[in-house]
Amino acid sequence: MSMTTQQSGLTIDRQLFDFVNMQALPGTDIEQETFWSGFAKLIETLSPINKQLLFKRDKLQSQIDEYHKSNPVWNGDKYRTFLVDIGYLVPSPERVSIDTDSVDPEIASIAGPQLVVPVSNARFALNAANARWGSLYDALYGTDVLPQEEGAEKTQEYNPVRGFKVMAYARQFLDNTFPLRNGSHIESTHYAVLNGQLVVTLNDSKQVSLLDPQQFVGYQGEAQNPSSLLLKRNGLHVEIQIDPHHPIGQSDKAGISDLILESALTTIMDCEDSVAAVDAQDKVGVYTNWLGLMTGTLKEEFKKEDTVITRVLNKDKHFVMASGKILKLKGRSMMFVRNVGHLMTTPAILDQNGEQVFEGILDAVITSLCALHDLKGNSEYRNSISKSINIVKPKMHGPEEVAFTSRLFSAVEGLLYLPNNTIKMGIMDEERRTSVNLKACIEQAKSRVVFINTGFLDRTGDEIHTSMLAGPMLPKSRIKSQPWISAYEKGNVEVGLACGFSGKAQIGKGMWPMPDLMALMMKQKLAHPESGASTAWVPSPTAATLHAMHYHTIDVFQVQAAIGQYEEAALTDLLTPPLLGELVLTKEDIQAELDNNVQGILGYVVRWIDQGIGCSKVPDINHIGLMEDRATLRISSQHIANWLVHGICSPQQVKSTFAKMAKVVDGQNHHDASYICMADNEVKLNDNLAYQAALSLVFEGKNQPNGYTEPLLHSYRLKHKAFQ
Ligand SMILES: CC(=O)SCCNC(=O)CCNC(=O)[C@H](O)C(C)(C)COP(=O)(O)OP(=O)(O)OC[C@H]1O[C@@H](n2cnc3c(N)ncnc32)[C@H](O)[C@@H]1OP(=O)(O)O
Ligand SMILES: O=CC(=O)O
Ligand SMILES: [Mg+2]
Repeated sequence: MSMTTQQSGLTIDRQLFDFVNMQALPGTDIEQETFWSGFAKLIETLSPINKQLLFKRDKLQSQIDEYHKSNPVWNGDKYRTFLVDIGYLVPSPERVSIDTDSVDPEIASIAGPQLVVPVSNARFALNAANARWGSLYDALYGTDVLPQEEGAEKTQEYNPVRGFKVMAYARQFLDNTFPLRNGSHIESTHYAVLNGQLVVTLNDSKQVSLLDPQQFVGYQGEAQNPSSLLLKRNGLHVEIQIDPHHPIGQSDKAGISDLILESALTTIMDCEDSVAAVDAQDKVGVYTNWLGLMTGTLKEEFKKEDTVITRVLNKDKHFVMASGKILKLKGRSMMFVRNVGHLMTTPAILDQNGEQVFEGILDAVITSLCALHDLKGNSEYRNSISKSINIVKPKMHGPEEVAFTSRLFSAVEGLLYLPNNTIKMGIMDEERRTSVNLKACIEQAKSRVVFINTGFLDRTGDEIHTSMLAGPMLPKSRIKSQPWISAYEKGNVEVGLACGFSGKAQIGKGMWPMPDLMALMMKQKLAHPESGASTAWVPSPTAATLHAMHYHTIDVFQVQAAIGQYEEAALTDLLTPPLLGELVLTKEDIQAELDNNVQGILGYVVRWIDQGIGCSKVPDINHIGLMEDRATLRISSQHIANWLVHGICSPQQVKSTFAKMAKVVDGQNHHDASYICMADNEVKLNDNLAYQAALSLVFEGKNQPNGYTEPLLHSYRLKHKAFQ
């Protein structure tokens, strides 16, 4: 620990202490003395319970390991009975009906994309907050949604041929989303507002209105020649921007220069799996950005293509409505904050016994304290219009852990003088013990819960770890198509609906982890709203704008109304691990799987340990850039650990794959001046901390708590920082 201070029996890192006293507390009407003594009490009361919960996780895992050792042949019924006996599977409550109060409309009643961003990166975080509105033209021009056909390539200089394809796509979108009574937007030459209605002039000079005139909401500029028109479908807005003098508008018959789509309705400011925060210094960095978002003062200056850009939060938007009244729309995404889970402790504060405090407890207190500025109106902007603090809690195992989070939030409300249930809970359904007991979990947070979300990446990691000794797992790509995952995804929606989520709380789906494959995303992610999910995760603002189109196509609330009851039979599938079984893998299959996993592990870990970057785009062996974070690392490392346990590959084979792939990863990073090569020579390679961390994640993977990567990542990153 660096410089510390003693307060109320706690030993607090000076940077954190100063941040709280000088930046977070002022403006909240809470005295320093009261805060620190209340915080100390909270730690004293809750830490032993947190410890007990972790002890139970370990106990259950060792019982499951023992079961598999004594029952090498899979027997679903016996296994299920065993899980009931050890208290892993608990009775499902008959009826649960959530009654969460003061839920923000972006969560409760509008369906749309959810963006996730590492809050440690101010440039990205501001960009994400501003991603409530995104340019469809930019999203189409810059991605593979439009193929790079000859002549229509994406070029540095604006390519008008590609530009025309963008315009054509956008006109088609308008036709599909806001059809005209007669004719098509493709033929439009002028848009105007007459008597409070949108009137579109077509090529043949005919004037037509919208098939559903209610879709027109408002405009900016002159009614006869508006600069912007606001339309709405399924609760989501689209702005048609018109500027005949704009370089793009000039080449459009109606002067349309862009379509701005309401995109990231909500954003998760992530303190967890996409950030690398291992000590007080890092935690203060993360909290400073979150505080800046809540006070509206966060600002980032950076250089892009020789231009200095200053990024701040966007202001609200104003339109004249048909009635002549002014409509104000939020310029920013509604921000959640994701805290860390219950596992890790932090050196930022030592408790009364000199032990590190649980990081999840620290996060709950400090991120809520920062959000208090939003509730108190200390910002020019408003994040939660319902005066709630929306916290996403990841990696909880079962109902007791949800109950503990609720208790923690209650204690934080006491500390910050907030009304009960001000702090809302987003439950990540991403650990197996939560999926199989989901209804009971929701019951424990029935007055706080604002979302359930299938974090299928962590969930896959936990699937592998929990059944580590049941047998070797299928290759990673095949795990995705096994019955357990469809039972999990479907069950999550059905249980959420059975608990009354529709119109009250989000049912969310997981991340699109291939940030460059937007055409594929457009094909596949439609399935999320089609399945009844009111939101789904996207990795970037561009992806948010594109995915938003899916929610115009599908009315999620209508889909939800038609979804049936959760079927108990699905539990059998949910409990059946994705084992290799009779499938025989060739030597080549095995090596390809190892190459792919090791490349991903090394590519991610080297940036985590050496540069403190918690989320990276790393190419797989087919050169597709994949979003890697701690959850994807958990899958890859647990997968190899599992194959080692069952002799599918040998330790030597794994080691030589690592050595081979270190060179590949070095090559992939050659453009990065701050990158430290791992594989210049063998001695250097074995001394390299990032390389050692990557090896440990695999070779010690079997014994990591629930297969998590945090303990090893933190420990190696701290070693790296100590050398700097
Ligand atoms: C399992 C889970 O827990 S998933 C949740 C955790 N994962 C995440 O949060 C993913 C967040 N996404 C990211 O961090 C990034 O998109 C990555 C790492 C995947 C790719 O990053 P890069 O390679 O830098 O992206 P790329 O070069 O294509 O784009 C960078 C631009 O996009 C923006 N951008 C990219 N991702 C985001 C984002 N999530 N939010 C806001 N802006 C973003 C950047 O601000 C930058 O634009 P700028 O130059 O105007 O600032
Ligand atoms: O947090 C998300 C996940 O998939 O894990
Ligand atoms: Mg996760």
